[in-house]
Amino acid sequence: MTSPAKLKTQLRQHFRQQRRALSPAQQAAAAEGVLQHIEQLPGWPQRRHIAVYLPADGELDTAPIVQLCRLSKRQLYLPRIGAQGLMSFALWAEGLSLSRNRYGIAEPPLSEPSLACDDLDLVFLPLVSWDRRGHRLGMGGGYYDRLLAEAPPSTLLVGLAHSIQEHEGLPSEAWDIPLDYVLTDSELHRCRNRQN
Ligand SMILES: Nc1nc2c(c(=O)[nH]1)N(C=O)[C@@H](CNc1ccc(C(=O)N[C@@H](CCC(=O)O)C(=O)O)cc1)CN2
Ligand SMILES: Nc1ncnc2c1ncn2[C@@H]1O[C@H](COP(=O)(O)OP(=O)(O)OP(=O)(O)O)[C@@H](O)[C@H]1O
Repeated sequence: MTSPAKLKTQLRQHFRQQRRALSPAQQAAAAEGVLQHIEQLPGWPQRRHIAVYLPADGELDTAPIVQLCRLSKRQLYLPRIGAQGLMSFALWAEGLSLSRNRYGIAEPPLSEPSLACDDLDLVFLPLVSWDRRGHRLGMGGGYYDRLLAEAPPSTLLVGLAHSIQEHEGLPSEAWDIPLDYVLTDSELHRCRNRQN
């Protein structure tokens, strides 16, 4: 039998390739498309402290969401990799000069404060693949799983994805943190496995 870890590796390869194969026009349409459903998120107008990510490797582009959040004066945070595989969410003030982490992804410098998960109203998570139960396949570092293990139900966990990244029956391991919602270019899907 194939172990969950081995299956995850195979699925990662497949879906990363699918993601990268999207054309710039498809990427742009998907990034704009999510704005049609974002207001259906529960309590959206009141969610003021929001973690996003900067896209890499074909991930859904967050630029339109970032623009919308800046216009409505919300505070944005970005993942910042620390020592020993730990990650935190650091404040991303508009116009801030970013540094590059070991994966070449831009992140706030250490001078910027980080925020406890409890104080975040919403986290948009990048993902490689997702399913309707809220399982999420990430890049394999375990960064989000470790950081969000303690997230209270008030911190809404929303995976951002292209609809083509869906794969029903993703393998799940004990530490995988389920998503509350998946937001794609075609829908907002509620996963119903945590209480909000
Ligand atoms: N946009 C974005 N930012 C993010 C994440 C993410 O998934 N997406 N992360 C979510 O966790 C963290 C970074 N995690 C990552 C984990 C692995 C690789 C990666 O490219 N790995 C290479 C090989 C590793 C290496 O070069 O050492 C690979 O698999 O090809 C990238 C990011 C924090 N920031
Ligand atoms: N809460 C945790 N405590 C300790 N180790 C963990 C925890 N969560 C994940 N890990 C470790 O991280 C490794 C990668 O996990 P997994 O393949 O689920 O990552 P992922 O969800 O794809 O990555 P990411 O969350 O960074 O996007 C696993 O081998 C696991 O040992």
